[in-house]
Parts: sequence; C-alpha cells; structure tokens
Amino acid sequence: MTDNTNAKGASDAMAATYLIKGADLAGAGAGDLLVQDGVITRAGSITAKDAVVVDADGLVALPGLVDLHTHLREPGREDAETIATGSAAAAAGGFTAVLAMANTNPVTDTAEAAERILDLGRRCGLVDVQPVGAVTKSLGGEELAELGLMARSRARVRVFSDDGRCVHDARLMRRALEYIKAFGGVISQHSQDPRLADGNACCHEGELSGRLGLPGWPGVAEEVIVARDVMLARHTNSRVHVAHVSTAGSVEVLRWAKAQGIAVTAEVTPHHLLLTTERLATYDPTFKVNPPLRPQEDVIELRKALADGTIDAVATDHAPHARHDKQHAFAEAAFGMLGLEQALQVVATVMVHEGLMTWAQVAAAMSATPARIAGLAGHGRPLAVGEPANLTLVDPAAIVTVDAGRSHSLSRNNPWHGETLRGQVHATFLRGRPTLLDQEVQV
Ligand SMILES: NC(=O)N[C@@H](CC(=O)O)C(=O)O
Ligand SMILES: [Zn+2]
Ligand SMILES: [Zn+2]
Repeated sequence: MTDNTNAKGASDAMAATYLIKGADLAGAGAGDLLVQDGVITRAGSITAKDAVVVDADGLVALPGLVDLHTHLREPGREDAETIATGSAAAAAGGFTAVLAMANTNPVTDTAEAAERILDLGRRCGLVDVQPVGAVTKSLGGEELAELGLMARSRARVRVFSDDGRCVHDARLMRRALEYIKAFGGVISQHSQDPRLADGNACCHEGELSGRLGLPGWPGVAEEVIVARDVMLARHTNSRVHVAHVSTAGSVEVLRWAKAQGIAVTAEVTPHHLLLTTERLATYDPTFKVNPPLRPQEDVIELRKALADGTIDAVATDHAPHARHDKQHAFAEAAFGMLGLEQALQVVATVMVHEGLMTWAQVAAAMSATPARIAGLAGHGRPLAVGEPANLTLVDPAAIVTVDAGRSHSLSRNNPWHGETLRGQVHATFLRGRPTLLDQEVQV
C-alpha cells in the first residue's frame, strides 16, 4: 500500500518520537532504534532528548507481523468479531497487517465491498486491514468474481480466496489463475476435495475418527487439490498459495513443486504446528477446525517444512465463532479457532525454543515472506534507517499460561486456553505509533 493515510493520520504526523533501547534486532545483535514521524530514522547506539524511551533490554525486535489469513467477520457476524476487535487482537499479537478473508456476509466479491473493508480498517487504525477478494461470486464456486475490478480498486486486492470453501472446479481454477497474472495476483486455496471430505467431515480419518464415531477427513482430500493446483500453476505460469497446509503428503507435493520452480507458496497455522488429533477425544468443539488437527507424524513434518522453507509462512486462520455457533455437539459445531493473539508464542514455543528456527527466520516466516506473497508494500521490511516503523517487541524468555478470558477477540473459541507457552509480545508499532505498549492495546 502506498497510500496509508487513515483516520489517525493527523496524530501519526504529530506522534511522539520513540527511542527503543537495547532490543535484539531480529537476532542480529543488540541496538537502539529511533522512531520519528512513522519512520526508523536512526539505528545503533543512540541518545536522544525529548524521545519517549522504550526499554527493550532482553526483548527481540521483529518487523511487524503480517497475517495472510484472518477472519474478521465484519460485515455480517459482528457478534463473533468486528474489524475493531479483531484489529485489537492483531495488535496484541504483534501484527501490523492482516489479510481479511472474503467469507463475510456480504462476501467480499466486489471492488466496493473490498474498499469498505479497507476503510473500516483504516478508521480503526490499529493494524492495516488488507481485504482478500473472493475468487467466485458469493463463494458459489460457479462464476468468477470481479477480480480485475477488485485489483484496480483503491483496495488494490492481490490475494483472492474462496476460503472456507475449495475452488474445486479445475476449469474455474485454471481461468482464475490465468486472469490474476495481469496484475500479479495470487489464489489462496482452501484445499479440500468436497467428494473426499464433504461438509460433515470433521475429524482426521483414522483409528480415532472410527472410535469417536466422527465423519473422517482424510489427508488425501487435501493432497489431491494441492497436487492439482501446483500442476495448474505450472500450466498457467501463475501463482498459487496453499492455505493451512496440514499433512505430510501435502509437504511432499510442495517440496517437489518447488524443486521444479513452480510458483507455489504455502502457509501453516499455529494450531497445526502444535495440536494433534487426540484433542478431539473429549469432543470439545473448540478443537473443531478445517482442515482438522492431524496426528503427531504430520505435525513433525510441518515443523520441518517450515524450518527448511518448504512452507513459506505462518498464518493464523484466526476464525472467531460466537458461543451459540460453537457450543453444540461436536458434529454440529462451527469449524474454526482463534489464533492472532497466541501465534507468535506458539512459534516461539515449538520452533525457536526447540532450536528449529532462529528469530531471523521467524521474522521471515511471519513478516517479510507473507508481505511479499500478499504484495504489501511497507510491511515485512528490515528494521533499518529509512524504513517504515512497523515492528513488534517480544520477550523471548517469558513463560505464560494463556487465559482465554483476557482475549481482545469477541469470541472465546481459543484452543490455547490453559496452555503454557513461551514468549510475550510487549509492544507493537504501526508506522511509528504504538498500537500496543506495556501489553496494553492503544485504542
Ligand atoms: N478454518 C476454519 O475451520 N474455519 C474458517 C474457514 C476456513 O479457514 O476454512 C472460518 O471461516 O470459520
Ligand atoms: Zn480454509
Ligand atoms: Zn480460513
């Protein structure tokens, strides 16, 4: 985004100067950063009068996190989340930009709808809300949406997705991939073959789904779509992004496709990096999600693939649901779980603490690479002089027991409640303005 004026624009200009003292700069050694007029103006060892000093001794500074996959529910389901509450959750989680999925009501399938989301996000001003456009009208899977008009709108839509549903018609997928090349777009696919895993499928297909009597969702239902889509990406010479990869088989396909030079990228969610299908044994609908939680063998392969770059990014798939949609028998409850506030902690716990990833790699997987995939200028930039001051400060040594009741989200379907995780986000800056300071969201 080049035009980042928002309702807080006036106060941005007059914002205080911040001196961030002694942060570990994405693992590249300790240093100070001076933040002035929205930009990093100095780096190194700094003294500055009249600056608000932020003591970052022992904290890691990362470029502001970018989430490729957030459900904000506005318009249509403001009882589950609003752009304001979702933005607050994002700021609390260290994010400075989120891609807002199109499965709202109405669906984001026109230029006007996309611009409305952009404007609502700007009015709130806590995080850059970048709309994702639907691939097909009303997510109907029948007719392409106004992809070009959305791309040329003020919202400059680049990521298109029918997420929640799979673009299962191969011919339509092919046409969408051809179309988006004109403006450097990408299709983010919810990979679920509807014949192999229909809308009732809700538990990884295996011994446990049989024992629990829940309809099985086999890994192959994801893998056949991933395989098909990488071949379509190769054929069209266009870009496909695989949303919420959940199986070792999908990782194998991705590894092959990348070795061929096919333009495919992929994301993994925090929950698929840590939670396994055994969580379903109590029939707690909090753990009902699409795609389902998988066995430990898959989780281990997902971690390896994220560490070696086969999976490019971590994305939350933050999917808030109101109590009355979640509190049902498992088979009837809504799919989805919260993710924005604990995403970085989960990555710190399973990847950094386990020695699988450095903080510099986390900065790549949660900021630079998702910003590049989404074509978001001004985000995912290095913490260097002249760059926009989009950053977050995290205490890597903190050990925190998650309390779902303290969430900024309107919903409470938080799979991390009661879980002990590492790392704590202390502050987030969006173009030099703190959106989170001392762990308090700055509304
Ligand atoms: N992940 C989910 O289980 N649910 C998402 C849709 C989706 O990401 O497929 C939702 O919108 O609730
Ligand atoms: Zn999905
Ligand atoms: Zn989703």
